[in-house]
Order: sequence, then structure tokens, then C-alpha cells
Amino acid sequence: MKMLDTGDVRLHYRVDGPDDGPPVVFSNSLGTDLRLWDPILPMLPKGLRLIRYDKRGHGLSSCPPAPYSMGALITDAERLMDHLGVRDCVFVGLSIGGMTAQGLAAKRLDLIRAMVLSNTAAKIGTPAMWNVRIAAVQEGGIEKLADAVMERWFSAGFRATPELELWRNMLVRGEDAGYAGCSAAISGTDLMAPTSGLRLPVLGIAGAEDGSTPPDMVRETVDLIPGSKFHLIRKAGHLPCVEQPEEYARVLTEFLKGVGHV
Ligand SMILES: O=C(O)CCC(=O)CC(=O)O
Repeated sequence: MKMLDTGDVRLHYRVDGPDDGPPVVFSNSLGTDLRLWDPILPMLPKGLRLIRYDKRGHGLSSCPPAPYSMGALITDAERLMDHLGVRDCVFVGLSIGGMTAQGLAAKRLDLIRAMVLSNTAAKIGTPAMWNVRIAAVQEGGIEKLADAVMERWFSAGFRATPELELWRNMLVRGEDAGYAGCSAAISGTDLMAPTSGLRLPVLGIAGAEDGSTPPDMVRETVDLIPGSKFHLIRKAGHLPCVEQPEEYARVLTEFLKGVGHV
């Protein structure tokens, strides 16, 4: 078990692969922990340094009182990468993790060679929508939202499988304050201007049945960055790395090859 104490949060992280391998950093979505990437990591080429972490209020990381800002989430990722001596990584961010990627690239381009913006956007939802969600969590806990979240996370086909229970458990066993805190961070974030100024290789990934960040929303954001690639995964919702891990790992591997990381 590895932990970084930044002073205002303790971040749980995990590194797989050789210390001198090309680094790939993974940042996961709202209500998930670093196990989100378990389905795809064994399918990636050997020799990469695979770094993942639980953002504040999630997984085994500490849970400071809500609300959080996007700036704090970006600084957490920055501190972890500085702590691990990571430069020139490929940063793979899913949803709120993809917002962190965009903000970090705008702040510290020395850390990021290329990024994957998976099921994310420069702006997700509206403050009014997030306020309703935050109020629901404060009143009834994450459980109150869980069935609706499953409909956005997964396609109907996947929701009919027994594996659904595992991911639902991950969501509802999370900290209410962590969920509400990160929801507030998303609510206050509009990265359209900084993301438009980014110049680096980008791969956008969307799920055809994503009820949170539909394909058009992902595409609109990746199109802000000239030369970006885009890949649509069919039969997948908001978490295609879970539903279609082979395809996800294949397009990620092709992208890693394209930017000279493999
Ligand atoms: O997944 C995220 O990080 C934010 C988008 C979202 O709210 C997903 C969901 O619908 O639960």
C-alpha cells in the first residue's frame, strides 16, 4: 500500500510496472476508485509504468470535508506526479479524471506528453443539476442516487449481468462527503478556454450509451484541441474500460504507440 501525505490530503496510489518504464497516469471518475482500471491494465503492453490513485474523498484516500475545487484535484495529481518524479507521461482521465487531465495540462505541460480524454468534457452538466445531486447525497447518502447512476454508467446489457453488483457496491460504499465534494468541483468547472489553448496529442474516447457525457459532448471538447483523435465504443456507457476492456485497451495501446510511448 502506498500513500502520499500532501499536507491537506492523504492520497492512496498504486504503481505497477518498472520504475524506468514510460509513465501512464490514470485518473478515475466520480464514485469510483483506482480499481476502475483493473479490467484493462493486464491488456496493456509490458514495460509501462502504470500509476493510478484514489482522488480525495474516494477509495482509500482521506476524505477532507466537502466541497472541493477542481484546482485542489489538479494540485493533488500534480503533487503525486512530482513525488514520483513523473515527467512526460500519458495521462488517461475518465470523466472528472479527464477534467483533471485538462486542467493539469494547462497548468503543467511539462508533466504531460499526451492525454486520453475518456467520457469527459470541458464542462459537465450545470450548477443547478449538481446542486440537486449534492442535496440528494446530503439527505439520503449515495445509495439514494445509485440506481440512476448505474443507468448512466452502464448499457442495458451490462446492467443485466451479475457484475453490476460489484460496481454498484464500489459506488455506494464510498464516502458521501467525497462524492458531494467532487460533485461541487465539477459543478464549478468550465475548462473551455484553457482546453482550447492546449497543443498536445489527444485521444477522445466515448461510450455510445453514456448517459453522463454522451459522445457529442466528448467530441465537442476533444475538437477544441487541433489534431485530436476520437474513438466511439459501442455497447458501452460512461465506463467503457469496464464494459469493453479489450477495445479500450486496444485503442489506448494504439495511441501509446502513436505518441512513442511503446
Ligand atoms: O463520472 C464523473 O466523474 C462525473 C459524471 C457523472 O456524474 C457520472 C454519473 O452520472 O454518475
